[in-house]
Amino acid sequence: MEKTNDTQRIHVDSEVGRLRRVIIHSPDKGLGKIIPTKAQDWLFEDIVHLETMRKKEYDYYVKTLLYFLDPGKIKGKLQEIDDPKNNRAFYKPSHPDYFNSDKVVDPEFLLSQILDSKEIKDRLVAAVCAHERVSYAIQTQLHALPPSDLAITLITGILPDGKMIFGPVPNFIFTRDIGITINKHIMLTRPAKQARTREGILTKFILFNHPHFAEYRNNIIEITDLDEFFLLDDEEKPFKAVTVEGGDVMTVAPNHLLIGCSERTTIHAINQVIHELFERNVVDKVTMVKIPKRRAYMHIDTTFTQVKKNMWVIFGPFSRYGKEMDRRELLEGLGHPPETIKLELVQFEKGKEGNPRKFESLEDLLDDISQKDLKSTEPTEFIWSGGGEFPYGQREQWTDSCNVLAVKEGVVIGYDRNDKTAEAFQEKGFDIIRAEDLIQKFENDEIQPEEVENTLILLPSGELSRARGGSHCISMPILRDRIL
Ligand SMILES: NC(=[NH2+])NCCC[C@H](N)C(=O)O
Repeated sequence: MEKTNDTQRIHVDSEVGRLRRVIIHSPDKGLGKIIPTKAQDWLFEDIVHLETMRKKEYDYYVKTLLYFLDPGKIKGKLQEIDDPKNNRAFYKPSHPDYFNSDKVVDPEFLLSQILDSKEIKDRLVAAVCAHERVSYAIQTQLHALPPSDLAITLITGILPDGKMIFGPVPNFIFTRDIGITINKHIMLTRPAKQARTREGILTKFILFNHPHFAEYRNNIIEITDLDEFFLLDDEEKPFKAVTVEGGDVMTVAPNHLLIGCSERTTIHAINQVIHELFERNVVDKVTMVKIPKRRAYMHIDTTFTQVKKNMWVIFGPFSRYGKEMDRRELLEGLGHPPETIKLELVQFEKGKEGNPRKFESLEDLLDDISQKDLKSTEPTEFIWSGGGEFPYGQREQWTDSCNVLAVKEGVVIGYDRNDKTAEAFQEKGFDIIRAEDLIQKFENDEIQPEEVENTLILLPSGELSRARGGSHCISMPILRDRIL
């Protein structure tokens, strides 16, 4: 496998190549301000306990990623980092003791850096204030804030004195959804939900202005509304909307992109993405995976993700296997509507757009990717959410069993509450280890990150899963080693 060199900043051509750089956002204090009546509007299932979410859950994610991507920042310092007297300074982008890695990167930190420029500050404050419809007096107050305070306020909606001036963007922790790296391009997404639109503004400013992305500016792809969309009446608008969120987009192979058509990503967006990617020669194959528009599924990455070139974790009812289970139950014969969900899987190839290829089942598509695109030498295998057993498949899909992040081929991070799915990993020969234990082993030199293989790393998830996104959703990979 070709390694990427240190000067390379952006390149992702698979879901499983060794992860080198990633954008993540630690739960900010905005999450601690959600009140029950707003939880659903802000796309959370419940209010969360911020301190638990950070200290007992998310911080383990950060430490795991640092150990794999930038060990110099963490090794030998574990005790000090987590000493209560340091009050989590290591994890706070605005603190002088912040880990400040260019491999594990927080948009809050990038934001504070670009806000050093007066011109960018003027423009971004104006954009956010217009979007949030705040008064001129507040706009002036924001201008007077130093960059790191301003970055926090633009994300959380909270001024340094504690006053809330607009709502938080609690879903900013799901950095997967803000943009997608496709080879050496980044596609900015276009959130479907009002609660996530400010994330889009902040991300756009970061990507177009931060030096980290300077060489790639011409490679940033923006998806826009249809021409004269604003002239449509309100009834027509929903049918012509252009929205796409990153959880629906997967760079599965150097030549091939998957895109979900879902609650969040529309047909018109997919049409635009295909044209744009083919015109710019970014990939030569795009496959649409159309799933039911339901909160439970939201994006395709809530129903399947990749573990190895030849291995995927998937939600049974979306598969042919699910259909076989239905048949065994004789439900169809008894007149019960099949529980299996029929997906539409349509593949477009550059130059042959008029003649798309259809796949019968999700397994067929994923097998084709594993064998043909990724040239796996082993047969394709599937790990079923909840072991494919009713009702665990459904229960664990809801808490992100199908949503794992590969730090390298065969080493994935998942949530600890999905017991039956973990058993299914074990049956496929995986080691299961709690993130906390693995980090301690790294710290004690009992094992090195490079030696970890075929492992499911379990992240504590009681609070995180209330936000309905897993370790795949809380990551935006920008650099992976090449897969072929
Ligand atoms: N890539 C993902 N599946 N992201 C999950 C996002 C969850 C978030 N609460 C939302 O509803 O928007």
